Amino acid sequence: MTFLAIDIGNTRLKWALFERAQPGAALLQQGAVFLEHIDNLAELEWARLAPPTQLLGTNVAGDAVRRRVEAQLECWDLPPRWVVPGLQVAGVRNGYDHPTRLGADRWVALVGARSHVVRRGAPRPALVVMVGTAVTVDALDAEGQFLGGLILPGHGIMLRALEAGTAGLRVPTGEVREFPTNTSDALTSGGNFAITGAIERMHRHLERHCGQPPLTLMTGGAGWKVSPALDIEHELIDSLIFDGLLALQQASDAGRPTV
Ligand SMILES: Nc1ncnc2c1ncn2[C@@H]1O[C@H](COP(=O)(O)OP(=O)(O)O)[C@@H](O)[C@H]1O
Ligand SMILES: CC(C)(COP(=O)(O)O)[C@@H](O)C(=O)NCCC(=O)O
Ligand SMILES: [K+]
Repeated sequence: MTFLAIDIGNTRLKWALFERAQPGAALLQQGAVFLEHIDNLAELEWARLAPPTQLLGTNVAGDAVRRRVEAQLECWDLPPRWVVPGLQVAGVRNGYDHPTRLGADRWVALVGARSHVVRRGAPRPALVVMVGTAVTVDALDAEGQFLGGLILPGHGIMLRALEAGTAGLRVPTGEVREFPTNTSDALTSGGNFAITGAIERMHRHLERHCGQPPLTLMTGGAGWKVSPALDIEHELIDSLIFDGLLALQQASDAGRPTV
């Protein structure tokens, strides 16, 4: 009963094969490919996998990308299932004005974060930070209510926007410094502090709202770049979306509809 979890972002597709669809299940294999290369998945990365028996994915990269991935999945007799954010699932309630318009990756990461909170004992709020193509900072209260969150450009998008919009900013990546004294360091530090500043701000909002500091969990391909500069106690959990997909699949197997 293996379970294939797929997370399609705007830059890369990440996948992980688990022994079963249960939080904490053994990870058998995983991989990540840039979207340019997804048309070779069946031929390359997935060619060596034993056919999975269950599949659940998130996609925020649009319908054309989804169809390309579905074409690759035809190598197995496995109908694709994609998460659509709903009103409530696996202990999380969706506070978005239009619940289905919330990014599926954000919804699933919230479910993953909630499962971490619950597993650790006393209920507490959670701040869920994803550093991918874009950065999202989402607030979950101690009861599992999604209060809302921020979307901001990721570091690459910030730099490209500055390059495109100015005459004099075409410089290689620099270092993060408190008082940058050259253009490269100024750009790198500006982007980094824009992101960490937003996280710290949202952390403050959530602590004030709930009267308790949140468990702060960070994930995403560029999380390791942001983590060292974040002055808040937090944990990097690369698998947060997969943890959410495992919890959702388990809920679905138990007869609680999720997609
Ligand atoms: N191997 C890598 N080395 C350095 N940075 C990476 C690597 N992979 C991803 N990144 C960074 O992570 C970002 C993409 O992360 P990812 O979580 O895959 O995004 P998305 O979910 O939006 O596709 C890239 O913009 C890049 O900054
Ligand atoms: C905010 C996002 C672009 C993040 O995408 P990513 O960085 O993971 O590629 C994605 O979650 C999305 O398209 N969301 C839909 C809009 C929303 O959440 O309000
Ligand atoms: K993502």
